[in-house]
Amino acid sequence: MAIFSKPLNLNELFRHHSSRRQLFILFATVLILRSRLFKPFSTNKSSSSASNHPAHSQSELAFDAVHFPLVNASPGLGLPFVHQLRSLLRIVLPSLYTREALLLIAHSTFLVLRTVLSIAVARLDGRIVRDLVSADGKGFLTGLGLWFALAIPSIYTNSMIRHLQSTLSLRFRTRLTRYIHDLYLSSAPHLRYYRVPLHGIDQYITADVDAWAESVAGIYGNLMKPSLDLLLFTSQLARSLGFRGTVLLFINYYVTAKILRAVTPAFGRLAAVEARLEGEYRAGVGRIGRESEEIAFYNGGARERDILTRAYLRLIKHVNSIYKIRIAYEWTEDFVIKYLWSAAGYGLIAVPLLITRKRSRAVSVEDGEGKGKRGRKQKSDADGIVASRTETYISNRRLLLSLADAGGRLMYAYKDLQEVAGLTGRLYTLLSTLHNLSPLPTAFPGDGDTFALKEVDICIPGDPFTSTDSSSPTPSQLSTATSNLKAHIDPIPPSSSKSEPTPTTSDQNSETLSGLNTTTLVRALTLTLRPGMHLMITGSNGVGKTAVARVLAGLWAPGSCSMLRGSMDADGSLTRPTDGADGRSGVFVIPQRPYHPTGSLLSQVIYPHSVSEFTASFAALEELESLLNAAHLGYLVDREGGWDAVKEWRDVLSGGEKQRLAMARLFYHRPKFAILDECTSAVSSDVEGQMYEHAKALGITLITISLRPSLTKYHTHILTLTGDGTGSWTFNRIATPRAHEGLTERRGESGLATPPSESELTVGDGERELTTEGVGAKYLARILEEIHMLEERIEESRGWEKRVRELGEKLKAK
Ligand SMILES: Nc1ncnc2c1ncn2[C@@H]1O[C@H](COP(=O)(O)OP(=O)(O)OP(=O)(O)O)[C@@H](O)[C@H]1O
Repeated sequence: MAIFSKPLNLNELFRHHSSRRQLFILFATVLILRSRLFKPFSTNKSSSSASNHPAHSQSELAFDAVHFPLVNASPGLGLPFVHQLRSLLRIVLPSLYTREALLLIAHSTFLVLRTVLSIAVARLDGRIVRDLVSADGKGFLTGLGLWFALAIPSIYTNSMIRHLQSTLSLRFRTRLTRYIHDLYLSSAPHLRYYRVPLHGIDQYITADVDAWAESVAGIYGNLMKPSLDLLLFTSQLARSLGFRGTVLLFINYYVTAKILRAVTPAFGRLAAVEARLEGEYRAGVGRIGRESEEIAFYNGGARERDILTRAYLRLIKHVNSIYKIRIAYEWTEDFVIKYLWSAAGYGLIAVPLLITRKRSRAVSVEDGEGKGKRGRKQKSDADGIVASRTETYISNRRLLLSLADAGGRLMYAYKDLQEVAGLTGRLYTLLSTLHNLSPLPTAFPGDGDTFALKEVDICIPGDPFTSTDSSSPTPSQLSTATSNLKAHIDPIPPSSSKSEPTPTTSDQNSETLSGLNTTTLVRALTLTLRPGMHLMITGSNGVGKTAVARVLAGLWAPGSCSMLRGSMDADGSLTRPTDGADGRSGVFVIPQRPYHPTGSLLSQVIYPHSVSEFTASFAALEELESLLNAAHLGYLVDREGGWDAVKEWRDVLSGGEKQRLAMARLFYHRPKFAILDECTSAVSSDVEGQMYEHAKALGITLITISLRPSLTKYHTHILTLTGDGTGSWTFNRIATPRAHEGLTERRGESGLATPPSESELTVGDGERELTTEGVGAKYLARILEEIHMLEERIEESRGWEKRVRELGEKLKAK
């Protein structure tokens, strides 16, 4: 019965009290995890309403900018990486009182538990074999029972580690995505989504954020678990191996790390390049989806396939090369970790065993064989020694195998860490670029109802990020760009002289300052528009009409070129109308290309309002129907199956319908001023006219960009961009229909155009009077045409005079 005399119990198994404490922690953690605390995400109603509100205020974002200076976002491991990772971690792990922190603590607890359980399993393994060798049946059965008892927390721990890691990754992704959404789509004055100079931004925001969150959540476990394993397994092994063995073990670690470090490729850089190429390919596919009809009209499928295939092959070539590099690395890694470590392990276990065996043999030889009674006892002691050695061997072997596994995982973690560095570099570039875009100068509100430009230059903002590498701007480019962009808004001392030298050639119209190329399209534009002063902007193609609209709408900085030249008058400024207390927006722009958001027919008309905003505004659908009628689209609701119909509106509507829908959108918003950028070019003239009249009847002041002379009659003023390369312009009042009639009558009487009266030449609020140079180009053309016609008539009359003289002479002669 001696075999049952030493039952194996948990106290014996976990020699330290701390082990029991770990078990207690395990069960406590299980209870905590079953609570609502670690539910991945609440899917209740509040989450949908929360999505309407930014998670970060503008001031919070502005404050965060200090953590994202423009530094070299190198994809390698080093101090910059630590700084960049810390900046990103601040976003995903803002404080210790967050669910993410709790998840991390739980994750860490389970990681520790797994190591503790692994040690327990190794010890138990040794004991089971020992009991087997020493024929201890009870001990063996107890060992088996414990084996199954340990299996339960072990498998639970494993699955919890995976679950917590995925939950953590999802939470990191959500935090970072919401942060980027708030920053990228922040409202004016930054307009980051419009001005960010990064290519393939969709790749950054979607795939890169996802990959980063997954890698960072994984790297914690991948680094912490094997490190912990190494630490605990080594300490356990050190007991059996003694001092010499432990030193040898550390030498083994050192040599291995040296070898692997030498053969590890730059995985970080490779991952960053892969993400960029993936982005380029993705952008190509997206472009074809967006522009499919245009491509189909041109029958450009083959060409697009060529472009897309090239992008794909570039990506695949790179991925393939990574695979090849990996093969060589993995060979070395496998050999070192699996075989070298195991061999070293065997050696380390064998040394103490062999030494002890030699010693015990020597002792037995000395003792001799004829010592009678003690012989049996010695035999039983020898059995005990064998059993004990077996136990030590099995436990150590298991620990060593786990150690080799931990070492392997640590090496993989090093590779993962490099990939995290690559992704961190990309995301840091995105965030620092977004944070360091200088805000557009804010326009003066004035009296809230006036547009006033004073000595404003309209310039094409230079693209400081143009690079042969289409991935992302380099930090130096970003730094230059930022300082240049800052120069746009830095106050510049007022110039003593108001007069600006007028360049005579278009070359002089291009300026380069600190690498920032700008082209001035319009110089010193000065005009004032009050409600009811409907302005038409005209001029030949590419002259800068839309550029003026961009400045008026606040998309481009006004007067930037003047400021760069340092000759901006302190008063040189833009005053824009503000949103009214009645909810009317100050300015609403209808661009050349119709835009259709995803959603129902209703959301097409009310954009950018949401359906909930529409419902909250107490507006009725009948009102919307009348707006559609005014845009000659009354039939649309029935045709498309009601207001809730969701379609790909870009494809469903005709070109003219899209433009009329945009006008219905304008009628719905009823802004104080509307900038219409050739937005009715596909609409018939009669419907176009009726829509213009309706807009005016709604109290909307029109600023129309158009080349259609027929639209002139709906406006009171005309701004003509001459397009002679000097940036000159003319601004004058358009004769009223009555004046037109008078003009026609006077033309009929005299055959000459009547020059504009003094009052006709007075523009805006009368601040500036037009000189002869300021007379509209159209009027000049008319004068020239009439001069030409009269010269022809004079020439003709000379011929008639000559003929009369000839006839008179003939008459006299007879
Ligand atoms: N974002 C930009 N980057 C660089 N150049 C630009 C940019 N936007 C406009 N331009 C250039 O500025 C000039 C004026 O463009 P704009 O769109 O204002 O012309 P437009 O007068 O409206 O022409 P159109 O009648 O053809 O619409 C053009 O030469 C154009 O190439």
